[in-house]
Amino acid sequence: MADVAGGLTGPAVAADRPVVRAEGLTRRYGDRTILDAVDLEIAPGEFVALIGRSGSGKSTLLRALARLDPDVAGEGRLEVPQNRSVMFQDSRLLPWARALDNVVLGLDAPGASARGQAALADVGLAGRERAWPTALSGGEQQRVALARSLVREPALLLADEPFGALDALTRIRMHALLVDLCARHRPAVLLVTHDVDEAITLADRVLVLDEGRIAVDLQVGLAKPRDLEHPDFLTIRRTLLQGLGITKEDRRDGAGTAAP
Ligand SMILES: Nc1ncnc2c1ncn2[C@@H]1O[C@H](COP(=O)(O)OP(=O)(O)OP(=O)(O)O)[C@@H](O)[C@H]1O
Repeated sequence: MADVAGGLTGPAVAADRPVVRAEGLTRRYGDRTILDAVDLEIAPGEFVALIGRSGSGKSTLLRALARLDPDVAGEGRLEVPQNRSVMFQDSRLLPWARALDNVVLGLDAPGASARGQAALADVGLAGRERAWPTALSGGEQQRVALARSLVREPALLLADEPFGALDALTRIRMHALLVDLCARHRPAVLLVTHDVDEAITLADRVLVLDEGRIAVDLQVGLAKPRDLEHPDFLTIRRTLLQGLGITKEDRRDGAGTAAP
């Protein structure tokens, strides 16, 4: 967020220590093993996208990292920062609170209101502080949710399909906004997405979850903003689609670049 009201600082984490360190994370539902001893490290400021087939356990892993799932084995060895934010596809705003109040609710910090205003300005909603959620479009509501996530200057942002319900144009705008905000605030990010192109557009590193394990761990290494037509982009896309088990025939059948 912009430097206001005494200045906002970046996330307080040591630069050389991983922000996330998971070792042997395991989650079973009955006799089904959804996460099978997953190891994962995320560095400060690193943007990681997590893709995988439907039902592969992406949300399960995200919930485990958010410490929202008490039944995960290996949680004792899980290190995640206290200062983390979670954002979902349907990040409902509180209907009885105006936009600014939604952003700063629970934010117990000096200058909270000014920080909230700056956060709303950052997501392009200056002047909409007093709007009720019902008066905001779906994209605007997600922008308020993004402001709410980032106003706390989290060391870690966990986002589960945050753009899944948005139309294509709004999605592209949100991508640009997120890239810009992450470059400025440098939270580590774990983004769950179905969309391979979204993953490559946004992330420094893309993981493919398959059979309870991280089957592919790929550094993207392309300058931002990324060009979807660039040959290196296409090579990475091909590798990831292979990792997802999507064949050329599947794509001809209309599977596109979204994971099935
Ligand atoms: N509470 C639950 N009880 C039983 N099974 C569950 C429960 N929650 C999730 N699962 C199962 O765990 C598996 C992984 O679910 P999860 O939501 O993590 O997948 P996902 O990769 O995020 O899927 P999608 O991309 O479709 O959202 C699924 O097969 C799901 O049915």
